[in-house]
Amino acid sequence: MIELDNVSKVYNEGRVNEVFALRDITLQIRADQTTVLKGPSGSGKTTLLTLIGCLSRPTVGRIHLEGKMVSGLPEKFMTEIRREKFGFVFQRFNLVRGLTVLENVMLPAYPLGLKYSTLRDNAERLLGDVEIADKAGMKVENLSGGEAQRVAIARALINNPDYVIADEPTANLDTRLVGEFLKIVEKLRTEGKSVIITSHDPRIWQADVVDRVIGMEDGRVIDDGIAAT
Ligand SMILES: Nc1ncnc2c1ncn2[C@@H]1O[C@H](COP(=O)(O)OP(=O)(O)OP(=O)(O)O)[C@@H](O)[C@H]1O
Repeated sequence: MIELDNVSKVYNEGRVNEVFALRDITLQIRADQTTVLKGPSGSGKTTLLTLIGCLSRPTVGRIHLEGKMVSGLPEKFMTEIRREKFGFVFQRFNLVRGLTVLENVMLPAYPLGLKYSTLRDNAERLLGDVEIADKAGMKVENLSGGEAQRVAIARALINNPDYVIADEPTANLDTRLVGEFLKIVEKLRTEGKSVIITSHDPRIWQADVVDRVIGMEDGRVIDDGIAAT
């Protein structure tokens, strides 16, 4: 469970270009649900996602992860928490050019100090799960958009995270690939993982696998469809 209590985020505080990106948000994200953040451009979805994923700190308010306050921790501990608890899929997938698919998937696990062969086996299994094992040796710059998305998902899962954070993961993908993405989300949900997605895409909000849609506007939560379960 991730709990945000009266969280606000201000960029460039006190300067002429000050932006109130989030205003007094209180919400809980359950560990076993798929949550979508939706809302117009600039409403604060990505900012909220970065706070949930311990990628940034709130200006005001507190964040607890599994009962432990994380919002005031030094960067070193935030980095450890991100590595242990979270997997990230970014909009442009942020794969490292010049490296192969397999090397990209293994990358976030190097700091954990696992044996190379164990790590490689894990990465190969995940590439199999997202049905792209045949591209393991290919340089990532040669992948199609849908393939890059699947590699990004495999990379997000390499450290077996409890929470998978995805920022606009289906932007520019066709309907078939959105369907593939939702199948992967379904599988993660079955495994008890929490998936938190920002999306402009109605195909995502309306998907059966989504338990909760949080509507945002102007830095506030304006609508919260919590699942009955
Ligand atoms: N690093 C930053 N520095 C200054 N302002 C920022 C920064 N990041 C975001 N903002 C501003 O904060 C507000 C919320 O931005 P955010 O990216 O969270 O919205 P969003 O709902 O994810 O938008 P989009 O759908 O376009 O990605 C916007 O006004 C944006 O310009």
